Amino acid sequence: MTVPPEDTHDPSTAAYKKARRQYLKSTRNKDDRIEAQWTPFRAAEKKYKAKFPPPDLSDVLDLALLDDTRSGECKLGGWSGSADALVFRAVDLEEEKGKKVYIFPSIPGLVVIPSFISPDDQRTLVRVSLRDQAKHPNETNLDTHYMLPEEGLWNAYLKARHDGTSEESIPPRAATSDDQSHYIVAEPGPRKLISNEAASKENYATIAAAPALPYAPSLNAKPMSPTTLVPKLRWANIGWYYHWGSKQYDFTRGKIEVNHAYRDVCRRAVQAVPWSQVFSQDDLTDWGDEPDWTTWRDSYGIPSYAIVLRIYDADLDTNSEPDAGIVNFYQARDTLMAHVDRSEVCATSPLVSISLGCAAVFLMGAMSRDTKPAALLLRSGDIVIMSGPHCRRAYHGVPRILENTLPAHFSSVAGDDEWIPYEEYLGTTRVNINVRQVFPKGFDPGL
Ligand SMILES: O=C(O)CCC(=O)C(=O)O
Ligand SMILES: [Fe+2]
Repeated sequence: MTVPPEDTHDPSTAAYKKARRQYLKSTRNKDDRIEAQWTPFRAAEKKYKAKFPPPDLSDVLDLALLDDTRSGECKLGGWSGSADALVFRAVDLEEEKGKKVYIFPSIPGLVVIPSFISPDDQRTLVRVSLRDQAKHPNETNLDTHYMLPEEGLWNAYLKARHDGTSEESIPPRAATSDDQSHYIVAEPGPRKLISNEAASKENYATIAAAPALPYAPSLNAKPMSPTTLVPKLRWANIGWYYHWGSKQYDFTRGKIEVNHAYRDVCRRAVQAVPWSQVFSQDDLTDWGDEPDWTTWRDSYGIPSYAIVLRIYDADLDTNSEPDAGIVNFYQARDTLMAHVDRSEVCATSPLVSISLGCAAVFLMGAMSRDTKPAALLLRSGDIVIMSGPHCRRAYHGVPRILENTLPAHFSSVAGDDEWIPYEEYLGTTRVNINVRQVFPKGFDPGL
């Protein structure tokens, strides 16, 4: 497993000197005219991505600084932001006393609930993500190129660790050059962000009927051990199958139920937000047929069968079901470029994003890259909700995973040897569980 990178904040360390040498070499022929053309979003990405000098985070809102119980976390790796980098309003959570939800007047629909998930639940979500989610029938980035074992990559890795025997190689998919014409040829590495048309009720039928070529298996992939492949895991699909090549959902492959651990956290978070403080009755523009935020508290995440059987106390005919998403596994140098999640027909329902493991800088912009994005420091256990017509279709991205920021509650859990591989993996990893709803409440996709 990868060793955590050394801290580059301290000029006396070898890591600092090496980063400085690399920086001077790479900027020798720098062309300022290129920088002048960057959009404000691109400029922010470049700023936070920089390895040397380590970026100044004084413009990054770090809500953990407002919580005394997190002071240890805020020192990790020498990374801490600022408690007043953005104008916000703090409101008490409806269900969970003592916790606060943060709302931003400049970004309607963005909601942050710091430290919403308990350390125990954080560990459970990490286990579920590696052990259960990153495996068949859910697609991962590695499935294109490798015949992953039925038990899943992580479980094969754990077995090899436990048995101490030499690991069985995972074979590449047998590909021939002839195959390449039947596929989209993908570069290995992080997911590619292709611009697509925003889905809507009106164009849903056309988009759903469009053929989608699968990605081509690499011709160069060599057999690899689970230990070598685990750090190359980048994403695992949740729910409806999503086709990354065309940036469309492929409904013909059926729907896989969203893991209950994910659904429960998302539902708890959406129910805890005082939505009438986030949206006002006066601002009903761009909501489509009706502003549905008034119904989220009662209807979000209630399983359909509970409504059919009328075993839920609210008077509901339909629910808002979180039914799709992705688990992102970021290694220390990974980034997620500015993008808009616009493949969901429902453009308002809460998208719930859960941060686990190492901390990250998250950029939240507006409908174009020309608006300077707000920067937030997201730490393990924090929840971000993107909701409403503006926030759900706004540019956002993750330009930086902050090295050496794994909180202490992931370190050697007393008496739990089974946890050790997770702890090692998380030392250089951030896990993000990103759950959405494809169809608006009451919409019949005809599937
Ligand atoms: O990692 C994050 O915090 C955001 C991920 C994201 O935006 C996405 O998966 O679409
Ligand atoms: Fe996104």
